[in-house]
Amino acid sequence: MNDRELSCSAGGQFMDRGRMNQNGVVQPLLTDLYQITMAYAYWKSDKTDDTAVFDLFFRNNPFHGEFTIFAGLEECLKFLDSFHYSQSDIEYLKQTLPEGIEHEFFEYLGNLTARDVTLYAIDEGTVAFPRVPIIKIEGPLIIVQLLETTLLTLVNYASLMATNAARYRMVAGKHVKLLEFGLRRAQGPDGGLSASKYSYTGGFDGTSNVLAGKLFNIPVKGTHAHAYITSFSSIGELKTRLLKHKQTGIMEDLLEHAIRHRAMLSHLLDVSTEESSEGELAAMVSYAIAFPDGFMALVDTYDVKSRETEQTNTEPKLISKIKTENSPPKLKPSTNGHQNGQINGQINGHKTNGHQNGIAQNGGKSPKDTKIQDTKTSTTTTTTTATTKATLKTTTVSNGTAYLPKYVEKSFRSGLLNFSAVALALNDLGYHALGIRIDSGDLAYLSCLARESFEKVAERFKVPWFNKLTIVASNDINEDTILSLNEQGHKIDCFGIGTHLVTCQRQPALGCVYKLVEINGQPRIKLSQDVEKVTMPGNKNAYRLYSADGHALIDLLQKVSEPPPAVSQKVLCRHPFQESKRAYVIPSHVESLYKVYWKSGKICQQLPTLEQVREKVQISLKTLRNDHKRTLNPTPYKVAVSDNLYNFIHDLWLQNAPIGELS
Ligand SMILES: Nc1ncnc2c1ncn2[C@@H]1O[C@H](COP(=O)(O)OP(=O)(O)OP(=O)(O)O)[C@@H](O)[C@H]1O
Ligand SMILES: O=P(O)(O)OC[C@H]1O[C@H](OP(=O)(O)OP(=O)(O)O)[C@H](O)[C@@H]1O
Ligand SMILES: O=C(O)c1cccnc1
Ligand SMILES: [Mg+2]
Repeated sequence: MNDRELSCSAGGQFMDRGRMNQNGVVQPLLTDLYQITMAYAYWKSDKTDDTAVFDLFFRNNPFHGEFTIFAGLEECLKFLDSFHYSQSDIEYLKQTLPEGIEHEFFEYLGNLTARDVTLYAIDEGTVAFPRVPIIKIEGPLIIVQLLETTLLTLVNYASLMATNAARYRMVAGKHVKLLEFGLRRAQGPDGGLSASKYSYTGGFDGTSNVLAGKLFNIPVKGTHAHAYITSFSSIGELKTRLLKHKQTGIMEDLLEHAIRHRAMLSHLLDVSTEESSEGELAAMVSYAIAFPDGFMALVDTYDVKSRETEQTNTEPKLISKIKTENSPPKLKPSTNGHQNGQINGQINGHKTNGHQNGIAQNGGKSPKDTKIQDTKTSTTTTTTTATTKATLKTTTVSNGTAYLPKYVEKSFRSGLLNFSAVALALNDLGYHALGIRIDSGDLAYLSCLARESFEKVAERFKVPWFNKLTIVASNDINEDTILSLNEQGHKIDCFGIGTHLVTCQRQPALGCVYKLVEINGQPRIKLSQDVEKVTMPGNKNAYRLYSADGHALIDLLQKVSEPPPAVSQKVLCRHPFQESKRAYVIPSHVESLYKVYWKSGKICQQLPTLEQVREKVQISLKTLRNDHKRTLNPTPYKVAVSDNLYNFIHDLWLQNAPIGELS
């Protein structure tokens, strides 16, 4: 696919660098109150000169996976760069903090900056693992404490989102386009913007979020909504039918071309012109006139249905269902999953080609949907649990091809007929359509049906480019849906994904924490009954050891005082808490994971562009063995400590663990 792949796309040439510098909501007061009350108590107890080291890390990988993509670093650095309480912040704190706070504390706060802080981090876009700090931050205790919540909020969702997106990319494969469509469903405006940005980092190709496009220079893409189709009910509503021929410049009647082609296509696509909607045709013609070089149409608006599924022997009685933007809330999907008992939201005022519009499907009855063996036709009807939201009924014939009840096929053919007619009309005038979007029904089956139809049209009308039309699918898609579609076989070129992606429905938070590990050169350990929650004390360095085939073998934490592991030299790697779990590793390559990103009030590394971080994600993922990346029961990646650090942790643990008394 090229730049024309979706109807509307724009570059980021309008990016406002000034405003890009810092998301306005990210400021020192974007924190928990307790950070500021602690700061006062530290200040009161004369801890202003104490120096601390904090580790920012997560304990578990999200989405039942065994890897996480680290994202959000650039925003953390921008936050440090601008860290300063304004006069109005100080005024607000004076009113808000408990009475009796000494005036000098506010003066102290008013002069604070992050100049004396040093921040080490692994590169943004790198795969990261539990317990290995992704950020290590040293500096005056009060300041590094004050940074906690904001740094966590900048890293947690960003990394979760980038990881989620990277997982979608992995299951979709590298040739399928992935578009983020989630703004409307995101956790508020800032959640929506972050989702667009970090889903791009994780491997999506673009977003429908226009502001994200402008701010982050992300490709903006989109099709159109059902409202556009349903806003037309007859061809009489077309204000103009004329379009300039691309080469000759002569105005021609696009509708006339479309109607002529529709009559010819009707037989080829096995759908009568009476079965397709005139309003839909009018809408498509008008859209094509608006975007002759970017015609991409939604083809599932009108569901033309038989009264029952094709298992009934009665002649199909056609009932069309109009999908509207403001339909009443769906009834909870029945196990059958297909519109049973749904009453359409727009019953009145829409007449198309003699269809009866908006009548309840199946009279509200739910066909039996457990496994049915039809001995006569040797078909098996199964219920596929497609997503958390819904189940979908498909029928499998003996040759293994899935097909849907006739009504769905008919409905879809109506959209396909109108689309193909308009696309051929455009072709007459020198333009190439882009493709279709399917937003309901069995996406595997319907995409195959669409591709097959396009191939027929390509051959019959000698338009080879019809074979290459883009098929976009949307509708509550998640990682499992894509896996399932892959198993079934489909012809989808592009997924538009919203809700599941941006809300990270499968795991809504990453759980990064920020723990004090050293103060004034003294290690600190936080003990817990839960061994998972015991912190790794002291100032540490992290290394990634690689095998000869280039795969990452293990991450190793050491005390900063230890020499780094060396290539081809045996290093003892120990499980941090289980004494018997240890292994010698002879690395072929050693990567020191931390770089100093912020020191003496300055960002110390050339920051990569979003594009470069996006590339880094894919490069970093390639270093992981496939068994760590697979969706089902992935192998945990090993995180170890050096022998020295192991002994240090366990000595400190014993020193700090109270000795009980039995009586
Ligand atoms: N072939 C398939 N395999 C697995 N899941 C699928 C397949 N096709 C679609 N799905 C998923 O099944 C669900 C179908 O949703 P739903 O029951 O709401 O049907 P629908 O077609 O959207 O109905 P409606 O038109 O009434 O909204 C969606 O989550 C979709 O992503
Ligand atoms: O399904 P998602 O992954 O969240 O992707 C975004 C959805 O947003 C639009 O739906 P719309 O807001 O029109 O609602 P509807 O399709 O549920 O009716 C679009 O048609 C997609 O289906
Ligand atoms: O452009 C689209 O097709 C789109 C955008 C947002 C949500 N759903 C679809
Ligand atoms: Mg939808």
